Amino acid sequence: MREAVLRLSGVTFSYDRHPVLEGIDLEVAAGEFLGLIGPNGSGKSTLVQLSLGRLSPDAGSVYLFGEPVEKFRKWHRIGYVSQKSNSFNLGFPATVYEVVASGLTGKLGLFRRIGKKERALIRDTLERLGLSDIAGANIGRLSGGQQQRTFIARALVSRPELLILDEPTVGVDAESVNQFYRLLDRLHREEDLTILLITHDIDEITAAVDRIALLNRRIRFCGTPQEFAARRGEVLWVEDGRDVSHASRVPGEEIRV
Ligand SMILES: Nc1ncnc2c1ncn2[C@@H]1O[C@H](COP(=O)(O)OP(=O)(O)OP(=O)(O)O)[C@@H](O)[C@H]1O
Repeated sequence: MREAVLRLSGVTFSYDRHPVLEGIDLEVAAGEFLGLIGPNGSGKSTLVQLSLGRLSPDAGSVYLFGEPVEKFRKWHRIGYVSQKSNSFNLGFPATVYEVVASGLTGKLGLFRRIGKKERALIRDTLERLGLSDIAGANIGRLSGGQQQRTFIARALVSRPELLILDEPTVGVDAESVNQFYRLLDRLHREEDLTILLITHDIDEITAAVDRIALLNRRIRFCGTPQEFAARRGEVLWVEDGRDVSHASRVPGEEIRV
């Protein structure tokens, strides 16, 4: 396997006394597309915040590109689209171009001006995501799909090696969701981008990802979509506070996460 871009080792985390994650071991290898799924409240966003060093684990360690996350500084190597990107920015009077350009702030430092090289990067990113024609449009006036592509462009403009997407298709229409998965597939295959995609919709991701990890406080399953399909008759998470990971269900019954 190639070098781990992200590695969580024995990670445990509680909010006050409320345990959210326990003994998490998870690796995302360079060039891999990993789908992280789990029901509401299963700790997915918390795992992302720990991976980005925004929360510290109670036990265990997080490594980014082989470095402990608390020492990691090369944030331009990571693109992150949060669950809240859409609602956060909509009231803000900014154009598509400005939103995408703001993705370079981390790389440049807040007060350095955008030069020729950066303008070329922005233009290229707009082009690749099919946003050139609407570069001057106010994001508040765009469709859900166009807004989503804008936020992804912002995350990609610094040419990250790892893209982390937290529930990116919430509030996006079905056609745009399809386009979105085609785009991710292209970035993954053609540009060797490593992707960690968080969602609670299994069916959406099985065709796109290399591996699926199912989280509910602990990692309940981690394997290929084929291995996952073979275990779809099982309940792999806690229901109503009871650990029912090993209980079996009628084969073929939908796993609802
Ligand atoms: N800042 C916080 N303070 C206290 N509890 C929190 C905080 N953030 C999340 N929680 C709780 O931690 C648990 C895990 O939340 P988290 O947001 O990580 O789950 P999730 O899998 O991302 O859920 P969803 O799919 O609904 O976004 C939930 O019970 C949630 O209520």
